[in-house]
Amino acid sequence: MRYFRWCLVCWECEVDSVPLSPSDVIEMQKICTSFGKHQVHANLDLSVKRGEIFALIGDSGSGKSTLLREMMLLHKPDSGSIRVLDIDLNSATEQQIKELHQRWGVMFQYGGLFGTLTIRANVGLPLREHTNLVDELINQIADWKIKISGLQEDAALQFPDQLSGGMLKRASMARALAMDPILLFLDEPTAGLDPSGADGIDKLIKDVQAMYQATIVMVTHDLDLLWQIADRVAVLGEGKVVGVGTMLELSTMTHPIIRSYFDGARGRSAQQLALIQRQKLIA
Ligand SMILES: Nc1ncnc2c1ncn2[C@@H]1O[C@H](COP(=O)(O)OP(=O)(O)OP(=O)(O)O)[C@@H](O)[C@H]1O
Repeated sequence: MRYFRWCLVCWECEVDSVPLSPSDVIEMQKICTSFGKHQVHANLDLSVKRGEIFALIGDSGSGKSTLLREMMLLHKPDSGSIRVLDIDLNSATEQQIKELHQRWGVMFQYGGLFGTLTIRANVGLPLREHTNLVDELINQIADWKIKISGLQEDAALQFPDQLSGGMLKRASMARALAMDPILLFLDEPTAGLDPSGADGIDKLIKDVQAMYQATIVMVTHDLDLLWQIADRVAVLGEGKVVGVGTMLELSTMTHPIIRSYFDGARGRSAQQLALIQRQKLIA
């Protein structure tokens, strides 16, 4: 199956034609990861379907960030196979790795922006690295990405240390969108934000998913975010995925690690809020 996209700058030129499997964008099989004697993943299997917002949750130290890093070629597991966008990461050629970096975008937990560059220059970096576009066009694209990420125009000329936490997340999203990704990795997108800032990021992720029809994989501890926007959630524990499904499906599962997300006070109030919001939508 081939997947065609159109350039979001001019809407005329075809920028990509990517072979994709009909459903799975990421497939991980029998992943084993250890740091010294400490085994983090023990024969872990996981798959992410095309177009879904997929979340990884689990206790601190359960290996969520490491798994995300493995999907992004930032860490190699000890064994197991990983396919991303139909490319086997174990045997990927340099050219395939380059193509993967052009097709995915990453929003790092702490923004990952260069402090000495303006937001516009930070957002333009992937375009400078992966395309031959002239500076003027790169700046125009960067300004457009900054705008659709919900920042004011003047943020383009500011430096990262001049932005609030929520604005930094948006700037990081703008950079992740620079190359019109079909796959987005988000590491703790709402961490450190107050409730209204977190709400804005929820909406931004949903809007981006709708606009780009992208597959989104995120690591989060934010229960409200999970209820609001995740299509499916995988719970990591004991080195494996102990449960996967919608939040509603997970809420009926009995594994103690899964229960800990629903039985505590925070879990119950996030679930109640989600149900109230759903009822309002139906009414
Ligand atoms: N580079 C490393 N060297 C040694 N140990 C590491 C390294 N990276 C991760 N670990 C260990 O692997 C385990 C899993 O780490 P990881 O960051 O993936 O967990 P996590 O589920 O994302 O945790 P958190 O929710 O606290 O961010 C932890 O025990 C961590 O200390």
